[in-house]
Amino acid sequence: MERNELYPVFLKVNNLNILIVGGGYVAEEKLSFLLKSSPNATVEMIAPLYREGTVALAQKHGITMMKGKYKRKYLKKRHIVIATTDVPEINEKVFSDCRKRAILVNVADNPPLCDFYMGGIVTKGNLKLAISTNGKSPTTAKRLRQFFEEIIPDNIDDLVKNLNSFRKTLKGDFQEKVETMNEVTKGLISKRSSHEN
Ligand SMILES: C[C@@]1(CC(=O)O)C2=NC(=C\c3[nH]c(c(CCC(=O)O)c3CC(=O)O)Cc3[nH]c(c(CC(=O)O)c3CCC(=O)O)/C=C3\N/C(=C\2)[C@@H](CCC(=O)O)[C@]3(C)CC(=O)O)/[C@H]1CCC(=O)O
Ligand SMILES: NC(=O)c1ccc[n+]([C@@H]2O[C@H](COP(=O)([O-])OP(=O)(O)OC[C@H]3O[C@@H](n4cnc5c(N)ncnc54)[C@H](O)[C@@H]3O)[C@@H](O)[C@H]2O)c1
Repeated sequence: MERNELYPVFLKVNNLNILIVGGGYVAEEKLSFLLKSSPNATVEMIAPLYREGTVALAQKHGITMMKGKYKRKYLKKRHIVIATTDVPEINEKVFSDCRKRAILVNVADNPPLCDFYMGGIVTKGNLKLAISTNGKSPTTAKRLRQFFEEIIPDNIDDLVKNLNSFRKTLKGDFQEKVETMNEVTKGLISKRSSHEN
């Protein structure tokens, strides 16, 4: 069986500088999922023209929309760039410019030109789940996101917060804490595999 070898990370996007190139439908879709998960993400956009929906969303979240064609200078101080233009050559240029500068780049909907993929994301309080199909089926990622949004109870966050408070009451060294935390939570998992706590 093929295996997804991507490594998921949970980025503090309010500390990072993100640039979206383009301001059309695809830009709006990528921006809306980014902001749904991370409403305080630091994002700037560059495009000659912005569609109405993109403008409304960007304004609501205080996102700067710069007006103009993409130029290399816009990459200055960026950590992450998402290219969404309708001009393949521009998207390819953004990709290669970013590569030269070791900036992480995603050309939306274009797997070969992505250092990372955007995922399906479920957020319940402090809990976050990220879903990827290895770029094979965004529709599956979306359906799974909807499935988990529905079946994971909203009060799962109570469990997270209670265990966080409980851990703070524990005395002892790190190893003793690990053991206690595993002991009190083992009932959550009915069947334990031989190599996992
Ligand atoms: C998860 C999600 C996150 C987000 O967008 O933030 C996301 N795409 C979403 C929706 C979606 N996108 C498209 C459709 C129509 C389906 C169809 O046409 O088949 C739908 C479904 C719908 O809208 O119903 C079009 C599309 N997308 C890609 C291709 C190219 C290809 O498949 O080869 C094409 C065809 C373009 C064309 O034919 O021209 C590629 C990518 N899309 C990814 C992410 C990355 C892989 C993630 C993974 O590993 O699974 C990857 C590789 C790169 C990237 O863009 O990061 C978001 C759902 C969020 C949610 O609902 O929660
Ligand atoms: N709309 C969709 O749902 C969809 C789905 C899959 C793939 N695509 C593909 O994705 C691409 C983008 O689609 P879209 O619907 O967002 O197009 P769009 O026309 O809505 O938006 C294109 C954006 O790119 C900007 N742009 C053009 N040249 C630029 C430049 N030199 N520098 C910066 N920005 C520039 C435009 O100003 C505009 O804001 C297209 O190639 C399309 O075929 C679209």
